[in-house]
Amino acid sequence: MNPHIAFLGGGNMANAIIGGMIKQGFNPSLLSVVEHNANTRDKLTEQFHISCHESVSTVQNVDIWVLAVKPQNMRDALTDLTPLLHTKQMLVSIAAGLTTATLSSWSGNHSKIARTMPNTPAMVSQGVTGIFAPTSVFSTDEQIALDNIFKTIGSTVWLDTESQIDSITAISGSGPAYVFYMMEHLAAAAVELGFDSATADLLVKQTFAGAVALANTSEDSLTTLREKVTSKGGTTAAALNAFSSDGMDKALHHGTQAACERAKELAVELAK
Ligand SMILES: NC(=O)C1=CN([C@@H]2O[C@H](COP(=O)(O)OP(=O)(O)OC[C@H]3O[C@@H](n4cnc5c(N)ncnc54)[C@H](OP(=O)(O)O)[C@@H]3O)[C@@H](O)[C@H]2O)C=CC1
Ligand SMILES: O=C(O)[C@@H]1CCC=N1
Repeated sequence: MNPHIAFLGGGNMANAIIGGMIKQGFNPSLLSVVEHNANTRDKLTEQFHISCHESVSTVQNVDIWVLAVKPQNMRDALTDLTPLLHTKQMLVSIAAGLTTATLSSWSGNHSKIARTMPNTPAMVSQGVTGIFAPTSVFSTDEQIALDNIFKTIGSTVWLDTESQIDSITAISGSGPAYVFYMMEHLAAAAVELGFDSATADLLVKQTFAGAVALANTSEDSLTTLREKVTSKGGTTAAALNAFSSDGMDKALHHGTQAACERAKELAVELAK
């Protein structure tokens, strides 16, 4: 039997997951959202025909609560939910930083808590979700149920340790923003080279889409694919040398480390 899944928080990421699940044929009558912003509730109802609630108290028979509020709002959100929780219900957090220990202490020592880290391409069924739901807490059937949910929105990667959630947050959770950042700058560079902005957007989007499609279908490594574009003494080599001397490679490493550190900082700051 399919589980009834309720989202606590109906913002950007919940919207992306719900959109992806429904696109893949998940029954909307088994999805609910608790969202305190009336406009957001109206939009979700109109867009997905799911049941939206102002308060947790009006949602019945939930099997899985997806905790989808900002880390900074989680404690308050769980204060409302905790009196209604029963031990068999799964709490599945998508929040950056917050540890299972903190989530448990904010939910009356609830133990069935999984951590996940999805990303916004979930909306187009191209997401990737890191999942930490250890066998010490979750049965095989429960792990399969979780995997099935996140598989509706893309690929899943199961993690052995909770700290790997911080690492995956820094790569694929935040990653779409890094890609859009690079795309924005490449489009701006195209405009500087004389293209109108519509053409610049087309060139950039199709270059990223084409490169990803090639990487996904080719036997070649990412390095070989890059080398195949880079003619000796040619234009690509000129660009890559400039990127390297401007420290773009180092910047990518520093950026992901900063994201991972921020996840760890959030965990400490918010647990106080
Ligand atoms: N955005 C992303 O790409 C990703 C986000 N995440 C995680 O997902 C979580 C949500 O992020 P995101 O969707 O971007 O955030 P949003 O702010 O877009 O969504 C959170 C929503 O929850 C509402 N809300 C806050 N408190 C409550 C409450 N007590 N009860 C009901 N609703 C409440 C907020 O309303 P209001 O705005 O009025 O406060 C808002 O609409 C975060 O923990 C984040 O770390 C994980 C992976 C990727
Ligand atoms: O920026 C954030 O904190 C969240 C987590 C990953 C993506 N967005």
